Formats: sequence, C-alpha cells, structure tokens
Amino acid sequence: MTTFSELQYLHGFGNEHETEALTGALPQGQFNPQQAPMGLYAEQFSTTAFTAPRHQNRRTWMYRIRPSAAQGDFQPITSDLLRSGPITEVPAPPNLMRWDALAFPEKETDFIDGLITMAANGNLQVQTGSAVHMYLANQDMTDRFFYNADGELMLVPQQGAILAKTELGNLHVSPGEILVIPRGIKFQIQLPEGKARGYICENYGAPFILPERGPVGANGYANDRDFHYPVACFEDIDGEFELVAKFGGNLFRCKLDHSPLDVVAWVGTSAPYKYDLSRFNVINTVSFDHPDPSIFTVLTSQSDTPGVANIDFVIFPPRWMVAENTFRPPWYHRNVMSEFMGLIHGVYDAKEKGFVPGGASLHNCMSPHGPEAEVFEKASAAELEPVRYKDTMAFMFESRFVFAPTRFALESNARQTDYIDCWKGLKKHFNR
Ligand SMILES: O=C(O)Cc1cc(O)ccc1O
Ligand SMILES: [Fe+2]
Repeated sequence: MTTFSELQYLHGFGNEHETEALTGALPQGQFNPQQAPMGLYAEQFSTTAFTAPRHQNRRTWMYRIRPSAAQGDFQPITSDLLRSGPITEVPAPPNLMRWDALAFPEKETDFIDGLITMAANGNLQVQTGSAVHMYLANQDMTDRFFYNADGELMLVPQQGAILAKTELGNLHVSPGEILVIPRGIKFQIQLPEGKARGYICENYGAPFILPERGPVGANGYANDRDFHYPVACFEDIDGEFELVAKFGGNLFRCKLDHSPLDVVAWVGTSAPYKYDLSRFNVINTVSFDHPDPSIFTVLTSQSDTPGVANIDFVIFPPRWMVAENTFRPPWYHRNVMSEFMGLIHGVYDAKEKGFVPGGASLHNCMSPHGPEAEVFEKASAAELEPVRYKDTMAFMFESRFVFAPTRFALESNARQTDYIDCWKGLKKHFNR
C-alpha cells in the first residue's frame, strides 16, 4: 500500500501534464482514437471555453472505465449552512468583523456536511465573485463523491491533513499547504488524522493563475515548479455510491453504480494541484516603508478589468523585517477592495490578540482598519533592528466585490462582537 508521503506528483503550474496508471492506457498522437486503449472511454473535461485564448485555455482528456454520463438522475438535497453569492438573507453591514475558530461538530460529519459559509460576493450565475466557507469534518467521505459546478475550490487546511482522492489522482495536503480543485472535478475528502478544519475560497470567476512578476524578473514569489499535480490512480469498483453536485447554489445527489474515480490515464492542463506555502519566495523592502500586501500574492483570479482581482490569495509568511525609519506593521488604511483574512498558525503582526488560528476577520470595502492600539504603541517605539517574523502564516482573500456575511456568520457565537474595541485605546498624540 502506498503511504501518503510516498504519493508521487507531477510538477509545474498549468503544464500540459500526462500520466497513466497502466502503461499504454494513454493514446499517443491523438486524443480520441476510434477505440481508446484497454477498452477505456475518452472524455474531454473543459474548464475554460473551447475558444479561450491558448495561454488561458484549460482542458483535460480523461481515459476512464465509464464516461461520467453513466450516472443517475439528480434529486435536490438540503444544505444546512452552505450559501452562495449573492447573499441577501441579511444586509451586509460595513462593520469590522472577526470570529473565533468554529468548534468541531459533535455528530458524525463528513466534508460535505461540514461546509459552513461565512461570506460570499459577486454572483455565481454570472461567474463572478467568490464564497468563503469553513470545513469542519470528523468523518471520511466513504461511499460518496462531490463536485462543484459553481466554481473552483481552494482549500486552505488549518488543522489536520486531508487526503483528496480525485478523478485525476490523490493529493495529500497538510496545514501550510493549499489545494486547488478545478470546477467540476469529482473528489472525495478523507481525514488521515481523524478530523480536519480549514478555509475554502470558492472562486466563481476566472481560474486562479500566477501573478505577473514585472521588474522582479524571471524568478520569485510562487515558482511554477512548486505546484504539484497528481498522477493517475484509478478505482475499478462496482457498488452503490452517491455523487453530490453543487449546482447553481444548491446541492443535488444522484446514484452511481461504480466509483467515479475510474480514470486510468489523463493528459491536460486542468487538474487539481497543491502548493506548499513555505516555498513562497518572499520579496519585500530592504530600505524603508511598508509595501502593499500585493507583494505576497500567491495566486490571482483576475476580473475583466486589468489589474483588478476577482479574488487574490495573499499570504503573510515568515520573513525578515528590516525596514528602516518605518512603522513596520500594516498601516492604517481604507481600501476599495474587500479583505477576508484567516490564520493558519502563529500570530499576525497587526493583531497580537484575538486573531486566532482557525479564526477569521472581514474588513470590507472602505471599512477602516489597521493595527490594534497596543501594536501601534509598541511598533512606534520599537528599536528598528532586523527582526525575523517566525512561526506564522496568515492569509487574505482580497476581492473587488464586497463580501456579504451569512446570517450564520453574523449571529454565530464565534463572532467577536467587541472586535471594534481593539482600536478603542488609540490615543491622541497630536502635539503641535
Ligand atoms: O489589513 C490587513 O491586515 C491586511 C494588510 C496587510 C498589509 O501588510 C498591508 C495592507 C493590508 O490590508
Ligand atoms: Fe487591510
């Protein structure tokens, strides 16, 4: 049996990868021969329009035991706390908001049942915006599988590794790594450590890509080679299974009489991938001032306006801080973009108290924020030696669209209703 640490991966962001679990299963020189090797069915899977420009085009050819069309009819099912954009159940207030980590459920809960939406923006019907969910699971998905027609999923594990068994192969993803699953890919989440909690960005818009590097040059930030794709790995199992689809904001289920993870070989550009955040090559000032956090962009989903993100995934990794004559924490600011933040582990430099691992904060369009009062006093008086920010990993989903919190998020006991008080102690220092 393969242990998780022995899982093999293919390397390179957006490459046309090819992989076969059985030698000879992948057709050579063409995609759909009259008869695919080994009696397999050929199926094309497209996550961009056929006519998308070549550099953006994403599609994968799968060679599978049965085509995906061999499935039952869908029936709607309820989804307790899963929501989609636009969220209209409560008006979004401009308040600064923060939450403690959500507690694990006591009853048996798999990845699908453990999805809780915190906020969403845009509109999935027009493939714009995103949703932010938490997942809190204590059970493996065993005889059921999931796919999301509404968007690409970025999973940010915070506690407990996950094993993602997907149509295109298996990925083992630990806290400190992220997993991106294209819209439509069927998968199952298992929990090697028995339980798992994390954040999800459900991206309704353009698939995530690596940001441009500009004058930084040919290297730096997230490097293409560090994005790892699975190798083909199939199940040939007949039995009673269920496929759950998220489609148009609702959940549906249908019966399957076989495992849908039956892809023996594949070739293409659309596939799940993982990335270890510690591989991020941090670029920052070696002179003065605090640069914009866009220097920490790992992946971006662009909107139709150049330079304006549908959603950016930004991290705050361990790094040296050497800026001279500088107020080193994030500055006080107001932003046209909306910022949803989470903490994987450690302490975040602007908020030493209250922003906890597994927790979250939401600073929407034009809602003013910045360091809490104590951090301001400390950083204004600190001796500016080189300091290493260690053992920390916060992140931000930053979007041009306002995140509307769900009713659950607004009314949850996890909400820190006194969050605004972290700025209450800001003193008047004016001394003309
Ligand atoms: O608000 C935040 O904490 C995120 C953030 C960090 C930073 O270094 C600069 C701007 C910014 O919005
Ligand atoms: Fe901010």
